[in-house]
Amino acid sequence: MHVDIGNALASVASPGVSRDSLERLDERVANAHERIEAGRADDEHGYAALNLPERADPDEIRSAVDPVADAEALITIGIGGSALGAATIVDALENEGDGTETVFLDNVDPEWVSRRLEGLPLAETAINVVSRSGTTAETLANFLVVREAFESAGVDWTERTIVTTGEAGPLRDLADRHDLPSLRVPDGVPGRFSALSAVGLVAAAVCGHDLEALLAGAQAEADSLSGSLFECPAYAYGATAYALDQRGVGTNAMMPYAESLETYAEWFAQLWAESLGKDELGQTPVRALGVTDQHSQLQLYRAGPRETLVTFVRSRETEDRPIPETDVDDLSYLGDATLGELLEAEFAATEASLAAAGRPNIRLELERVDEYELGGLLYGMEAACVLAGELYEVNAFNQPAVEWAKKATRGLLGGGEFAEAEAVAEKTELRVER
Ligand SMILES: O=P(O)(O)OC[C@H]1O[C@](O)(CO)[C@@H](O)[C@@H]1O
Repeated sequence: MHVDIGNALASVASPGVSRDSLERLDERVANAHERIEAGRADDEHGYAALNLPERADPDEIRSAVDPVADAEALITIGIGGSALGAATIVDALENEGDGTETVFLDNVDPEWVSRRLEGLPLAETAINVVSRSGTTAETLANFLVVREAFESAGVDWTERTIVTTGEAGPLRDLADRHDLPSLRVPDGVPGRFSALSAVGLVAAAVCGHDLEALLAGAQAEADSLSGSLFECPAYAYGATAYALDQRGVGTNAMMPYAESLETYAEWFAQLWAESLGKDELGQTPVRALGVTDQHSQLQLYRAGPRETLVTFVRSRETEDRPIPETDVDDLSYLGDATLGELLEAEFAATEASLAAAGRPNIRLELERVDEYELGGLLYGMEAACVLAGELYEVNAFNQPAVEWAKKATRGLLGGGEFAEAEAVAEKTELRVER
């Protein structure tokens, strides 16, 4: 992963970060790096995530996957970090895989779930259930729905299901009861940091991806971690995003210029929001996509409040496709170009447009979108997030604020006593009916 923070410097952007302030911040980065390395050495909760490239066991994962390695379709059932890492990898590498049809059930929208299950060749479909706690309502509800669909179709779901979960809990019991292939969500690794573990790699394995290359790219990024933001791409990104937030740039629009990285932006949004949104601090991630959002969100980022960092992700190499000649007036310039050249020109123009308007932006560059580069991007953003958590002085590895709604949900469904559920039900009404 290459990082260019030039368009976030005060000489270009307002608000921007001066070189002097980054040099002063670098002392805190050095201290944070020491803290991070100590946490990794002790496999401390959260910091342990940065050891995954060395801890993950591709052979163990492939062995668990073996009974369904030839599946024509794969249903992954999980939510948050238990789905987004796998979806990011599978979607990014779609063109490199073995053609397995993939379905990710990470919502309980009944119409959507029913539609996603329709037409799947269940006898040739694998089920990948992922939940660290094993108690997440959405995941268990969707698993029960999928299991019933298999049973109704006369397909033995126990022969097609892999479970990835914690040491104990309902999913662990289910795996033990039915002797299902199962893998562990690694201890000390919060879900949003677990893409480079079985949580994200089982789906990659079923789709025929090179797990070793993913982990090698991540390890290369791990090897780049150092005590200075000027020597470490991940820390340069994390420190600059933090420094911009300290100057009022409270929004971070993650805008990859590759359709294959659209899900990656969703994964980044959970990582950044759930890790840093603590103690009334944090930077709001926005999922964006180039070139598409040049025709929507760009208006706000160039002419709205000076509060958004746009993070571009581009791939230096990509397959290309010529644009046919045209006699349509004013479009003749396209006829000599390719789609790749058009995308590259649009990226360059958008990056320059924001810089010309003094709007901070950072460029992350991959050589290409393949396993190695993707592993480096995922790891790099995780390391950037851990560093930002140190600079914000927040606990980047818990998520207490998501618990209230879970308890209220259970209360509203009669699954537990939670007084606030009534408060939710008794909110002041002001309905404006058509
Ligand atoms: O893996 P689990 O325990 O099902 O949790 C799924 C997701 O829910 C959260 O715990 C938030 O509720 C995320 O941090 C996590 O990625």
